[in-house]
Amino acid sequence: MKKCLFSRELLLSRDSILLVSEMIHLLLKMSKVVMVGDLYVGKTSLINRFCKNVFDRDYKATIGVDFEIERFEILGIPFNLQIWDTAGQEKFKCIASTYYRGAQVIITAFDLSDIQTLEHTKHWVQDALRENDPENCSIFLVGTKKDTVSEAECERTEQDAVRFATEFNAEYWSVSSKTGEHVKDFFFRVAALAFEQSMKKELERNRDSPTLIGNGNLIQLEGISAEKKETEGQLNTTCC
Ligand SMILES: Nc1nc2c(ncn2[C@@H]2O[C@H](COP(=O)(O)OP(=O)(O)OP(=O)(O)O)[C@@H](O)[C@H]2O)c(=O)[nH]1
Ligand SMILES: [Mg+2]
Repeated sequence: MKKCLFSRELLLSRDSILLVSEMIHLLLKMSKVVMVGDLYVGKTSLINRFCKNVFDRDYKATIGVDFEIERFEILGIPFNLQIWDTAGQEKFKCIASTYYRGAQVIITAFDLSDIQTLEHTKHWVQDALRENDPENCSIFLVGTKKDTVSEAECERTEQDAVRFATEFNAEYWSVSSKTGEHVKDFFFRVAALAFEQSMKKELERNRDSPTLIGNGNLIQLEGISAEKKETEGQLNTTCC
C-alpha cells in the first residue's frame, strides 16, 4: 500500500522543504505568491474571499504562515498559484520571513483607512526581496478594505499609493474582501502575470537545449504564443 510521508515524519530541514517545494513548482507549473503587510490589514481575508468566497468579520491573527493552492486554466493550460499568507504581527515575523524564498510574486497589502500601513509596505517589500531575485519577482501593492473609506478619501490615499507603487515597481490595486470588489480581477491579474513569467522562463531554458523539442513542453508553448498573438494581451484566465 502506498504510504505518504510528511515533512514532520521525515524530519526534513527547512532548506530541504523549500528545495522540494521548488521542484514541485517546476513540475506542476506552479508559481509561489507571498502576501505580506502589517497586522490587521486584511491579508487573510483577501485570500479567503478569493479562494473560499467567504468573509469573516472577526479577527483571527495568522500565526506564522499558512497557504492555499488555487488552480487556474490559462489558454487551456493548467496553472497553479501557491498563495502564502504570512503573519503581520512582529512576534511571528521571524518565522514568516523564512518562507519568502522562491516567490515569483510578492503582494504587499495595506489598509486604505490607515495611511501608516501604506508607509510600512516599503519595508515589507524590501524584506521579501532580500530572499528573492528582484529580477524574477512581480510586485503588487494592494489597498484593502475599500468599503470602509469614502470615494474622496480613497482617491487621496491612492495618490500616495501610486507613488509608492512606482517607487518599487509594483502594480497598484484596491480591493474589498467584504464586498468582493476587484478581488477576482486582482488574483486573475496575478495569475496571468505569474503564468507569463513562468512561460518566459521555460522558453529561455529550452532555447539553449534544442534536444528538448518534442518532449511536449515546447510544442505546447509554441501553441500558446501563437494564440496569445491573436488575443492581443487578453489572457483568457479562468479559475477552476
Ligand atoms: N470592512 C472590512 N473589513 C475587513 C476587510 N478585510 C478585512 N477586514 C477585517 O479586518 C480584520 C483583519 O483582517 P485579517 O484578514 O485577519 O488581517 P491580516 O492582515 O491577515 O492580519 P494578521 O494575520 O494578523 O497579519 C478582520 O476583522 C477582518 O474582518 C474588508 O475588505 N472590509
Ligand atoms: Mg492573517
